[in-house]
Amino acid sequence: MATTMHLCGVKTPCLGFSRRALHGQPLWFLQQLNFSVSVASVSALSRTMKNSFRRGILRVNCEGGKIDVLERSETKNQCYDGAANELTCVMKFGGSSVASAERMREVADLILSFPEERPVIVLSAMGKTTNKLLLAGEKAVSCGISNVSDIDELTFLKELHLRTVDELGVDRSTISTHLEELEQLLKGIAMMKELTLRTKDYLVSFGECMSTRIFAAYLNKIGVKARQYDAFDIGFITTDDFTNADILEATYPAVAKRLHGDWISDPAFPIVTGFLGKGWRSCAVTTLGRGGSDLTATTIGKALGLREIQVWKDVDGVLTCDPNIYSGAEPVPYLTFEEAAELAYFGAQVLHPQSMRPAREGDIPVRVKNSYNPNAPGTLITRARDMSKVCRIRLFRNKNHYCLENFKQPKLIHFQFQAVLTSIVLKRNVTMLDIVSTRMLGQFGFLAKVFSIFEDLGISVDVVATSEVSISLTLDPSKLWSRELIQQELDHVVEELEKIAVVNLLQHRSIISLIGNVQRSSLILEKVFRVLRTNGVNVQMISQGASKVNISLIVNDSEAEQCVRALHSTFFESGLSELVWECGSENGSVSKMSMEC
Ligand SMILES: Nc1ncnc2c1ncn2[C@@H]1O[C@H](COP(=O)(O)OP(=O)(O)O)[C@@H](O)[C@H]1O
Ligand SMILES: N[C@@H](CC(=O)OP(=O)(O)O)C(=O)O
Repeated sequence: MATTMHLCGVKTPCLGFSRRALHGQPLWFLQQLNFSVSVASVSALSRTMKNSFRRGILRVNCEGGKIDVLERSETKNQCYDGAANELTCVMKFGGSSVASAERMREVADLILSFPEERPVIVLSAMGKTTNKLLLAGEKAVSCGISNVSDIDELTFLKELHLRTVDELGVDRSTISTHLEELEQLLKGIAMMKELTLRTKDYLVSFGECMSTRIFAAYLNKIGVKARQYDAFDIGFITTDDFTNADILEATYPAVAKRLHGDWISDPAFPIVTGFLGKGWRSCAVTTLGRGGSDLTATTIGKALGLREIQVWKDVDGVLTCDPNIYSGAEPVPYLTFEEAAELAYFGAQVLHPQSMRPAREGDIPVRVKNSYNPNAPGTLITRARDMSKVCRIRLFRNKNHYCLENFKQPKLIHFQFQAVLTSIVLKRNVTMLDIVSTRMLGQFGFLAKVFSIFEDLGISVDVVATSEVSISLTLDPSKLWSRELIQQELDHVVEELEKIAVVNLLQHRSIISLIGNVQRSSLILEKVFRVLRTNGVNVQMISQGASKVNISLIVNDSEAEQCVRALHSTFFESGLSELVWECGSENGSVSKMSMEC
């Protein structure tokens, strides 16, 4: 009978599984199971399923026209039980989402397309404004005061912001003071002939200060009540580490008090500058590191205990790898906070490395969405990714076949797709140190001595592999040191280490991080080494962190992109995943099986 969904794959390995498997999509699984159904009906099946997914029910049309309803179970939206008129979520829009007047209009429409939400809106600077401001600052250092007005980047930024206010029909006075002050600041830099980290932060703050003012004015113009906030004025208290400041605990109650208080007394959508804070000692403007608006968003989410934090990007969510390395990268539907944090820390530009911390502490789901393609489901980041909830199907057993029809013994089967990997991340230009003790085996305290040197020099280490007498580790100079100091700092580190060890400094290395189910590390490593050997690449160091979601490999910079593409093809395009299923009668014994496929 054609309606039967034969689960022949239960006994025999299935071939040619689609990459959707990796993300635990029931759709994929049923397509695979349904291989006894014709190709035409498989695609009809997928369309029906896709639409049904949105409604929370999975209806399967099989060849014979019979319809079965499968129970769909996925991460449920948590129910917001705050007061009916309280702020509900954070919506953060990055530079690409607010790059022009047209994009700002689209973002406004997007926000208004969620009438049930009362969002706090966090904005980055328009487009590439931050880069342009930094470049303008560097030029100002050497161009002389009289030439500041002619700096190309300043002209560009003035035109961009004035054109945007004009096109949106808001008053130029919204930003004219900021544009004047920006030019004054650049003249000051030209006069001083120096650009300190503190001044850099003040300089780039103009980007967010202007984008939020323009957007708030536009919302008010179209009749949506909005109020602009500079983060440094509403309680974002940070360390004084200019260009890379950390948010201090005092921020949470202060921000909650201000935003909540204003909302209760006079409701208006808060439009908050991303990326910025106020140093607790200096009281000067600080920034949270490049891409820091994500962290602003999650901090607000935690401070107000909101239902969800949405970060709207220019890609369909977190992807299986950097789309600039491989354009076929696919969205990852679910991640845990831990996986997302590793991924961000190890170089995925899509999220700020620290941004998961407040969300994890507040247990607030983060949704990464595409402002250019709002209908794409995006990536949902939560505390746990319960793969067993992916697909639960009531099936009936007929000898060795399972089917949707009632033959004899009912069985409830839980299918889990234990995705082997969720994504591959590349961090370039890292420095590696091979440190070998000059003492004999059996000497204790070697590791402690090495790490105390790093502690004394205030240098943090990324990836480590050790034996009793040797350590290999990587450093990330771009994050830790100002550019001018790199070589000097490195020489100093080596000099200190050479007092106790033989040191080999290796530069231009890349860390390839494999984020996913590290419990399957044997399977992952078997595949990885096969791929790398085929590509003639030697791994120089390997490390599996305690987080259990990351395996890191060190290779030469020059080979890294080729490796990522080859690994992506193996893990995501040939459908490598592990299928685990449990079956048994509803009240009887349960047996568990698994299969690499
Ligand atoms: N694994 C990844 N998933 C998604 N995007 C990635 C990944 N790695 C790098 N990217 C890059 O990150 C960009 C989005 O991050 P970002 O530019 O900071 O967004 P926004 O400015 O909108 O906040 C994407 O356009 C993409 O080029
Ligand atoms: N404008 C800042 C902060 C930021 O978060 O930007 P974006 O969201 O566009 O990555 C930067 O460029 O770093």
